[in-house]
Amino acid sequence: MTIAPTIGVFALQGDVREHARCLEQAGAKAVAVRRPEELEAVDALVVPGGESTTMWKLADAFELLEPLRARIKDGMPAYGSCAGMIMLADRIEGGIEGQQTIGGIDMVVRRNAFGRQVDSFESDIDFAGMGPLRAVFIRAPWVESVGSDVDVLARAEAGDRIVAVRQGPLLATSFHPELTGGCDVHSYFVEMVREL
Ligand SMILES: NC(=O)CC[C@H](N)C(=O)O
Repeated sequence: MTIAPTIGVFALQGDVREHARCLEQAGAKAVAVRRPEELEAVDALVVPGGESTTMWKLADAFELLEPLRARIKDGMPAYGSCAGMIMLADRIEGGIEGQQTIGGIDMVVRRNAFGRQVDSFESDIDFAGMGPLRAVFIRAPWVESVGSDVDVLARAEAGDRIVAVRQGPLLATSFHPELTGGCDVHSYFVEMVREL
């Protein structure tokens, strides 16, 4: 793909603007996705940080949950950060009663695993062998376990927990690269989208 890919940001809830800024900086055209027609028009999707229970309820109410599942099943590249990571997990722990995800990545993700809001922290992590990257964790999940098709791209210093994974066209991080200035993870994702 030589022209800039159009990458949607799930925009019913979460830190949409910060992801859009990083996507544009990484050479993509960023657009907000709130309706099924908008989802149809994008090459790839970012699911931002925010609150996964609210995202699930709104996606369901706006009739976006099934279209999201269908496009992911069809191979659309997607990147989820924090709550977005939870949304891309096939299985979650610590969810509220009946909480559903979009799914796609064969992993178990534990919500709020690093503790409560006051336990949010920043740390330098090695992402995909790209060297140290400043990562901020806000009521962040961690990945409990992954299936054999999932690559682990980063672990947190604290407890050596899995905090970034990739399965084919799907990428997820426990942390928020869009909030710490650098957009290296978005560049990695845009590169993935160009290659697929
Ligand atoms: N910063 C975040 O995205 C936090 C995620 C939130 N704890 C959730 O369960 O959805």
